[in-house]
Amino acid sequence: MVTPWLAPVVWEGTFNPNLLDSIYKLKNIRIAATVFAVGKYTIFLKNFLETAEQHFFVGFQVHVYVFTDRPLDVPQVKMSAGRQLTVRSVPNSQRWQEISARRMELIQKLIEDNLHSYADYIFCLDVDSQFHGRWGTESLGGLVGVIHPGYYRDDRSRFPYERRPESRAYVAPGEGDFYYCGGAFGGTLEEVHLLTKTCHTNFIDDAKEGIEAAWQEESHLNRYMWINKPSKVLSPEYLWQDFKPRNPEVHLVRFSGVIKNYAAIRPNV
Ligand SMILES: CC(=O)N[C@H]1[C@@H](OP(=O)(O)OP(=O)(O)OC[C@H]2O[C@@H](n3ccc(=O)[nH]c3=O)[C@H](O)[C@@H]2O)O[C@H](CO)[C@H](O)[C@@H]1O
Ligand SMILES: [Mn+2]
Repeated sequence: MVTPWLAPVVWEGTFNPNLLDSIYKLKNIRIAATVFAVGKYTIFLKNFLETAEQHFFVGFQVHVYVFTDRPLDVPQVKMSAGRQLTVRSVPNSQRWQEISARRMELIQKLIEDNLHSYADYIFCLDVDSQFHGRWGTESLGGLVGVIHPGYYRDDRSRFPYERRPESRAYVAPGEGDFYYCGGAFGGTLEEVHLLTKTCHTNFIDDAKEGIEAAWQEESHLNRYMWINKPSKVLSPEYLWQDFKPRNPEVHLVRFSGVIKNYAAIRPNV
């Protein structure tokens, strides 16, 4: 399955994992993953990190970057050889929208701080989630988006894009390819640097004019990926939601958002 611009759409059964792994083993690739756990969201880290050990790029060099305001709450999770974790301190915030959106700026800075010495590819993931199945070399590409599980069966007119033309995240009626997740995206350092920098700048410029896009950085990411088509698109297998029963076309849930009580864990409602 491919998009109209000939990017693969990755579903179970469309690739040979062993063949792909053998190709990328020769290249000695290094993968970075970012995950933010600010305020009470540190409770999600243990399960996220433990399941990543079981399913995320097993057998490859992986460097997980945890961004948190509570470094003492980062659990000790045993990591296999070739895998490591770095904790980066970030300030807290009283608004979840700001915590979520600020990720773009902090990922941009991480890449600028010489990440090239440590990684070739990067994936940026929500912490309130867990791995259930393989997420590996089949997901690699220049710019990689994940189709949101809540909208993949819908017509684009139903996608929750930002619809106010004043916003830099605006997507006009009739435009847009997929509705992509804010909770998982990635690609090469160069592509993700450009994405995060653009989304961050547009978010700030919107804020100066008193406008916040409907789904914060997710809206900006969707605008970005409409203009700059991803070179690989991951199916909703790569970010399902635990509260949703598995649809028949989804043979394998690889990664999913856990069920959470928003009121209990977010700083604001
Ligand atoms: C599955 C998916 O695509 N989820 C997106 C969605 O809602 P979600 O409901 O999944 O958002 P969320 O509450 O998980 O927040 C996004 C992420 O921000 C971090 N965080 C948030 C609040 C907080 O107090 N502390 C903290 O660390 C944490 O890494 C979390 O995973 O919409 C958000 C934008 O509004 C983001 O685009 C999310 O990625
Ligand atoms: Mn989430």
